[in-house]
Amino acid sequence: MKSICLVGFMGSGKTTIGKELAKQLHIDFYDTDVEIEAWRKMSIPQIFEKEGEEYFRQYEAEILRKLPTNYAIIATGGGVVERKENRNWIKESLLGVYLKPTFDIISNRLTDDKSRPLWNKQEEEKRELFIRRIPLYEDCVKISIDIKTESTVKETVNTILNSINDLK
Ligand SMILES: Nc1ncnc2c1ncn2[C@@H]1O[C@H](COP(=O)(O)OP(=O)(O)OP(=O)(O)O)[C@@H](O)[C@H]1O
Ligand SMILES: O=C(O)C1=C[C@@H](O)[C@@H](O)[C@H](O)C1
Ligand SMILES: [Mg+2]
Repeated sequence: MKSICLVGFMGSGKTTIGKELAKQLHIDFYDTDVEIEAWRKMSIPQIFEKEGEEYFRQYEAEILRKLPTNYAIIATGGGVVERKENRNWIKESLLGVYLKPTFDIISNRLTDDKSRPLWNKQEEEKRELFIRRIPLYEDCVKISIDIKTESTVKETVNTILNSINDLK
């Protein structure tokens, strides 16, 4: 089984859903954001502030390649798709799954969140980023899951598992 790689905008639920998926499938869970923070011994806001986004993107690309390509769940950072090399890696070596809530669902989830530097921006800029990234996420996945306001974690996990079964 290829590792399942969850992609989607900040707050789409990759970390939350990924942990639950891994629990149900009894396989390991990895989160690129967590791996980067442990490796660099800095929080993401510190990396953005001290070193800048380009360095963060380099760490992200390196980490992604080191994670297991089989029998694992990988939650990525929302911007992993910014690099074409990462999109190609997800397409070729992993099973990409896109979690796709609307911008308004995300806004409701991430009110006052300070742990995501790119969410700490004006509304217009965040909406633009959300729209610009849609085709990038779509480019690297086999499965897209529409997330509704009322979608529970359990329901979303089941939808993902059913969609994977349908691929076979
Ligand atoms: N039904 C739901 N499914 C997933 N997450 C939810 C749901 N309802 C609320 N949340 C909340 O949304 C917030 C963002 O979720 P999470 O951190 O999993 O997103 P993410 O996609 O990993 O974001 P990032 O790209 O920044 O790492 C969390 O506080 C989580 O508890
Ligand atoms: O959408 C993004 O570019 C980001 C999302 C987060 O998961 C982190 O990877 C970081 O805050 C950048
Ligand atoms: Mg996350």
